[in-house]
Amino acid sequence: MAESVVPTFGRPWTALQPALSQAMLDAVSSLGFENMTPVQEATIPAFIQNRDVVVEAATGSGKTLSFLIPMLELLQRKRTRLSHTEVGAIVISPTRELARQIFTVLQELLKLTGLSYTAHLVVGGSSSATNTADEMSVLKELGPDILIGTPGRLEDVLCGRLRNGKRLKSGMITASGGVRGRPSASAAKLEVLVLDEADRLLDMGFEASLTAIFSTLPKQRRTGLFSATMSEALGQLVRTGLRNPVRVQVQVRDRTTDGSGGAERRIPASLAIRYLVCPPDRKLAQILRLIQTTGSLKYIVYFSTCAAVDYFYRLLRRMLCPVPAVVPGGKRAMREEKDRLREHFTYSASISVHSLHGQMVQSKRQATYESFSAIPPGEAAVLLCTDVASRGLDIPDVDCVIQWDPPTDPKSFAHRCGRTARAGRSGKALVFLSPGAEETYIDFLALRKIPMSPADYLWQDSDGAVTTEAPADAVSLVVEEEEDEDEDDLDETGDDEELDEEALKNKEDEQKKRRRKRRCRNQDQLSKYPADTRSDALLELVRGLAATDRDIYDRGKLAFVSFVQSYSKHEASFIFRLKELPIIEVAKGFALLHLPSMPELRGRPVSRFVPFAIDTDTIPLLDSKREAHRLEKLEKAKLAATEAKPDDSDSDSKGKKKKQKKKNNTDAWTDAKEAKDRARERKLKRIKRRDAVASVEEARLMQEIEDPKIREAMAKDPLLAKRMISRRDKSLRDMAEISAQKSQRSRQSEQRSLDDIIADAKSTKRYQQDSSSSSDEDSWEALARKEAIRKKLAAKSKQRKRFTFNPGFSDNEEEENNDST
Ligand SMILES: Nc1ncnc2c1ncn2[C@@H]1O[C@H](COP(=O)(O)OP(=O)(O)OP(=O)(O)O)[C@@H](O)[C@H]1O
Repeated sequence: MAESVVPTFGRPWTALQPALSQAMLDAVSSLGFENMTPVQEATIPAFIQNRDVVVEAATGSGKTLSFLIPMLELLQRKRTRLSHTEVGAIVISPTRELARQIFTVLQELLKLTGLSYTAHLVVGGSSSATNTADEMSVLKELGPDILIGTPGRLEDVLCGRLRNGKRLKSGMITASGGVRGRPSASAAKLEVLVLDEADRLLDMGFEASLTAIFSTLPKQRRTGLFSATMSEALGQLVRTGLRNPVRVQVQVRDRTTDGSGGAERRIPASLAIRYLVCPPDRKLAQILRLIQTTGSLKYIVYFSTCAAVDYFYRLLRRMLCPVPAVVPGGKRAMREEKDRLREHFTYSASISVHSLHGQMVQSKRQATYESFSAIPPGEAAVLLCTDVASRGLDIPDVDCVIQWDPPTDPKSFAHRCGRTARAGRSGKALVFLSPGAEETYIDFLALRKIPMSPADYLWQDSDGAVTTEAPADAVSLVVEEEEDEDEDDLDETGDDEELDEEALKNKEDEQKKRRRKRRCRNQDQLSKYPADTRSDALLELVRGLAATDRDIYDRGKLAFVSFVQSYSKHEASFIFRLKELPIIEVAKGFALLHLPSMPELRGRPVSRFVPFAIDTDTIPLLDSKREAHRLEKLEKAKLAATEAKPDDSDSDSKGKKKKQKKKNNTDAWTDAKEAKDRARERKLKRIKRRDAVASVEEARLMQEIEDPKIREAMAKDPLLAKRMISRRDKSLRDMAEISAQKSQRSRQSEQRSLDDIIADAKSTKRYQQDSSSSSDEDSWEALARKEAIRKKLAAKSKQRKRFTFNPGFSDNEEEENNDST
């Protein structure tokens, strides 16, 4: 159980210089806040005294009041009055939930101070254009003194992108970039601009909206940037138009037993983060065992994809809070299922399970957020979510944050953990890492001043009690060395196209050996872990559930595929390497019945995966109407397949020979094409690696310059300062050059792929026409063009399909993409 610790607060509010208005002092005292937090004590006076501020302080340290209080104070001191359509202050947040939360705190402050400013929440996700139009007419009627919102919708309001509640099409944008619609509010006399979670907002995803918003703001204004990971965005600050800003950085130090200050950390002192290195198929059992031992706590579990949230939400709801309606076979089946589960998880009280991600409709997102926030301490509840709930949310009484997998964006790690241990309260966080390359993540975070300690692996004895002692029957896994068939990662250095055949072969052999060794090392890592038969049995139980519920079965597959795809998108790609991911154990961890066919499984030890004995077509949907529809479709598809099958008697030996001949003809061509593709892929990898090295170098230089010791040295030694700055500038120039090269390369590769398509089409035609025929070049060209158009259309329709059937990667960009009604 998390204990409460006394937070280290600063001086009382009355000690602030310049002093706050009496109404504000009364308001904070009514909120029950006697003293300021360190970030409030440092930021409020500077902001009130008309300074721009860049504020970095740990999660849960009270940054919201650090900008809302000075914002209201500055508005009161404004000499000229705002007209009915003019905006005095704007707060921009990356997510709707965070904007709503800031809006709630602001409304509370306005109520307690008695100030009569009108504040509006300006976020996307309205259920219809009519609702959006209504919101806009309310805004115009009441006057927009303060706007709090997300970038997309704020752009709509300030740049006039809305007409009758609908976003204008890009065709209605003028050549100069302006829009033909009328802005609903004017920000020409804006007094204060705040970017909360500024580093996230300054990421590329929000660039277009922010640039459009900034273009409507006056240069003479106060700007405040706030985040727990602000230093990550220092390179982009210049875009925000800050003038000689005050930098507030609240340092946290490790607690030491003797009371002396320990090492610096970027997370709250009351937050204990642990990591557990274990095979990926043990995570589910570990989470259930943790809940079983820790008792009635409030947990948040983070996943990197929406599909994984959906899958585990359905699974855990069925396991932890079953109702007869969702268990096929009714009450009796439910009782039996519960009894089987009790062998793996014994917990007497009920546990509520919730889910939240960016692909949910806004009303459901809001309802989940409110109901999870309302759960009182002492009641067990689990919220499964993506990074959409990682930043800024102040959910009360969260005791423990679990990360099923580390976030794709390393910055999110501290934000995810920061949902617990807020405002001086203590909290715990746990992250799962796979054995091998992922263990480097521990050092990677330590460098970013996020210390972690190892967690105990939890076992279960034969009675189901949780212990940290491995049972006597736990034996080491013996993992066979797999034969490496993977051919597509051969190159590490140099340009293979320039090597002769023999040298290339030798190089390939050597690289194969190296890769096999690396993979064996990973298998060795896995084999260190003694078998956990009870965890395996739990996964079998889950597979049993999937075999009786098509919804769970389908979502499991989707979750696995989206996990694998998101894994290759990790920003820290030097740690999270797909080639080294124990992908078979990941598939087991998702309790799949069969392995899906996907290229990532090529050359992997698939024999270690035991398929579930079932014809998957027979797995029913629990909803009888949907099931009847599915069966009907299945029947039709089977019928169509039998009709399309050619009659065996038709295929005489002559035909077979012809087919074989044709195949032989195409083989050589296909091989050559594949070799070319592989060479291209290798080249791309090299380029990517070079880019990654350059960006790491840049980050390192920026960090060096930010290091207080180096800054001190630079202040003393102008020569050193000059050298450091010129090194950084050179690195920035390199980055710019690399990005120019990148765009040139992408143009070239586009051209190349069109050439390829033409070449493909020509070859296809050649084989179709029998190699001896002398067809003229012009008709090939025409055919090639047609083929190119056909392929492009096919790719587009595939993309469209992918869009409607989105497996759900991380939904960080959700405001950017979904803000329209
Ligand atoms: N002076 C204070 N005294 C006591 N509690 C405070 C004080 N100021 C803020 N709090 C409380 O601290 C909690 C965290 O505050 P807030 O949400 O502003 O943190 P934050 O720094 O913005 O966190 P994050 O980085 O996660 O967004 C809130 O519940 C808030 O009510």
